[in-house]
Amino acid sequence: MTLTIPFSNSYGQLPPRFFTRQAATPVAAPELIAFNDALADRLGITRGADGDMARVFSGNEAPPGADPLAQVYAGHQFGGFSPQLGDGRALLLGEVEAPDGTRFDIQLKGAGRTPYSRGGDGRAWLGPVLREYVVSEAMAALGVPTTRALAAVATGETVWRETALPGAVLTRVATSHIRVGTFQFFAARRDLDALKALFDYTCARHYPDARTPDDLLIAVIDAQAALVAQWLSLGFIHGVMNTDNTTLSGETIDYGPCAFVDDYHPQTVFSSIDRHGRYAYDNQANVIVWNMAQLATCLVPLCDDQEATVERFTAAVHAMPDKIEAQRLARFGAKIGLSNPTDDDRPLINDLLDLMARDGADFTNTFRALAHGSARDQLTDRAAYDDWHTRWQARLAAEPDAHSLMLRTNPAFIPRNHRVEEMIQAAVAGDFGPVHRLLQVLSTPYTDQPDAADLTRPPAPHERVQQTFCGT
Ligand SMILES: Nc1ncnc2c1ncn2[C@@H]1O[C@H](COP(=O)(O)OP(=O)(O)OP(=O)(O)O)[C@@H](O)[C@H]1O
Ligand SMILES: [Mg+2]
Repeated sequence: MTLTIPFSNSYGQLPPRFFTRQAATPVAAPELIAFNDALADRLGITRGADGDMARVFSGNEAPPGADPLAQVYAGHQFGGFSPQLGDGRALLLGEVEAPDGTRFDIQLKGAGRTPYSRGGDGRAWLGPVLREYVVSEAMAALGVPTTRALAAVATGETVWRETALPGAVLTRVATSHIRVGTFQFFAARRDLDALKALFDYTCARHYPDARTPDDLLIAVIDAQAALVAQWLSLGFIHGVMNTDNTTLSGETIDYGPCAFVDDYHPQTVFSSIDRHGRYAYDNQANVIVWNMAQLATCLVPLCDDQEATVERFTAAVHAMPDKIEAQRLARFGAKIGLSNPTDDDRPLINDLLDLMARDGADFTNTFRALAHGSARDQLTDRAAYDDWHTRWQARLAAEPDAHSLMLRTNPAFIPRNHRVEEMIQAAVAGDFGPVHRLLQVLSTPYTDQPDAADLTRPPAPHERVQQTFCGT
């Protein structure tokens, strides 16, 4: 069987200033680490021999129909605007139309330098490639909109990140790689023709019912409000919510310094470069609103009456916090077994979170234990828990399906940071067993798996990952 990817490319038909055609830089000794058969099936891709796949997914061989290109974009990074970014180490190999009609980008991340590399080497090392592979696949299994991972290949080359590290390439799949920063690139240049082309392309690809910039803005705001509420409900911290890492599709993208909260504290920050906590757990709802304001700004020139447009867009952005809050209420309500939570249920949810924060309770295990009737064991302030439990039980009397709802919304398994770090260390030493085990267990995160009980254990003090950002 030979690897076949049924390419059907569209981004390359956009005006030339949207991208630079660019071949991948070959690597010394590509070796396949992982290939996602379930995702390949979904995309209509046929698996080939490992050696063929290693050559294609390292960039050493362009498969028939590929049209490799680096996409240009701009972006606010930690609040400061960079007018010129773009794929500095990624290449869009091409797109496929899946059997169900959905269009997907197939992208190589770490495939060598491009005109947008600035000072960078165009490469990725094994650690972040495996982190992105495992965490993005875990997010998909948890039900979160996200880019996916199709393959990981070791390059046989060394990458320098303060020290010598093994290189790798990730093959990423996304419904598109259009970012808020893609709109910002053209808006900053007052390139109205390009903005219009990008607007049309984005609507056609993601929101076929959208007719006007208002429609698109509201559709993206809704998708991002739902996404961020879902992150919050799982204790997920993205870590680098720059506007170039915020998609128009509403998929999670860029798993650089991301992590899941262990002991719950709303101000948790993981990235060592996030010195002021801009992207802390509980600031993510604020940041996404700010990012949507940047998108709104880009869309204004597409409308006629600019003053009236600014007023409408401002209203749309101002409506976003309530949308996030409504989604958050639905998500957290379900986590405590409420099928239709109302404003009256907010104190019940928030009091539990406050108690968990005071107690430093493990976020994932405490919620899972609610479903199993053992949450009391997760907390040290038992008296406070007992008070809460009494109120909760009274409310649950009206919820016959609470148990199954909680089992469906409170995962037993998340990719815990210390396990991800442990997996990376093993892989660097040549043992890929933990990668495959994590992928296997995390593919059904809502199912108790007694054989994998070790993966539910919170980190011991010496295992805690303080900084997950060590150069990607
Ligand atoms: N090693 C590198 N070489 C060249 N460019 C890089 C490198 N690392 C990051 N960049 C570029 O720096 C910018 C910001 O990096 P960031 O970490 O947000 O993205 P990334 O993780 O490379 O990619 P993505 O957002 O596509 O997941 C992007 O334009 C990215 O392409
Ligand atoms: Mg990025």
